[in-house]
Amino acid sequence: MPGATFPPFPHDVPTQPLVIVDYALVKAGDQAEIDVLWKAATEKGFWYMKNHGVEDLLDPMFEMGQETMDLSIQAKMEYWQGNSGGSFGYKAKGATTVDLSGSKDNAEMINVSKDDALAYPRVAHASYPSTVNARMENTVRPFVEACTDANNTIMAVFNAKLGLPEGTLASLHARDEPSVSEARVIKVPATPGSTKIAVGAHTDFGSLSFLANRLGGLQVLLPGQDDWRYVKPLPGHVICNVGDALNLFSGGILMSSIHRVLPPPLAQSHFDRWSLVFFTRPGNSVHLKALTELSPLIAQKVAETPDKMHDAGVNAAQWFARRQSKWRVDNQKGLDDYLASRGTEHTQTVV
Ligand SMILES: O=C(O)CCC(=O)C(=O)O
Ligand SMILES: [Fe+2]
Repeated sequence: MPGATFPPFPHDVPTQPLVIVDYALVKAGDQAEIDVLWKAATEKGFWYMKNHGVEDLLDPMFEMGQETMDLSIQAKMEYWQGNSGGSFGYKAKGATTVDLSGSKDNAEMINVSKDDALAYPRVAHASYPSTVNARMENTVRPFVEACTDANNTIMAVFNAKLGLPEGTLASLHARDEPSVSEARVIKVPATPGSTKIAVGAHTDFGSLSFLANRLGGLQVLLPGQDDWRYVKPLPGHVICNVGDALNLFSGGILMSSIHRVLPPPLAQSHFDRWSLVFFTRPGNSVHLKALTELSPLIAQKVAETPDKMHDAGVNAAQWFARRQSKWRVDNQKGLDDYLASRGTEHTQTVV
């Protein structure tokens, strides 16, 4: 699959344009580019990014994912994530629901903890299939390091724009504090002509997501929109989005937007869909609430939006485990469980 050629993304499906942020310029402190990033993060919560420094690590990560998915189901299930809120390891198709009527997902995935990748061969949280271990030091760890750098650079920009004391967001995402930050490879097997949802509508749980797509299928429902639109994959670019933790820390200034995955559109639906994500999430012990005491801007936003939830009442680890466990078919008893799994934003529309 790496290096494979696919039919082009079709012209005649509803597509959401997103701005392209030049990461190299952001990193160099270019104010105009920082303003482009800030506008995207606060208005849409999604943007493309180029010159991100992870280009050479994407194919090896996809290869790791393919080698892993090619293992037998028994070999993969030895590393099953379980139903109790854990996320590291393997998830088979059909373990989660994608809609209120209980339809099941069509996405197989392997998640590798950032802490495990950095600590390897020491085990911080979990062990992984041989196909992951074989590439842990030469592929997974460099990928995790590069994505962490990129996400930390973006968070430093947000920190300044939010008027937070220097280093605040960095300290909430400290490298050495255990977290549920992770790398993920997803396979959605080809289902020619199908438009059945493969990954249900959700907002991301963590702070920042860094996503590489080759085929279409990702759809967004941005604020103020009432129709789902595809995000067209652009060669050489990644797609970045804000998650619920940054939405909460910022009192809602940073936008965590709803998205889902459908099979790739039209001619692309004849191919397996592979995607690759790195999720930066806060340290496990970090309390998830608006940082009102640290920023007048955040305090003002919170005062203006009293109906919004500004304190999750739990730390990042508890928040994540609750959301993750409610995704599971086995844990969904009704509407409340379904909604609790989906996200902080616009929950009334995530059905
Ligand atoms: O596969 C994709 O394009 C998106 C996956 C996603 O939204 C997720 O894993 O949270
Ligand atoms: Fe997501």
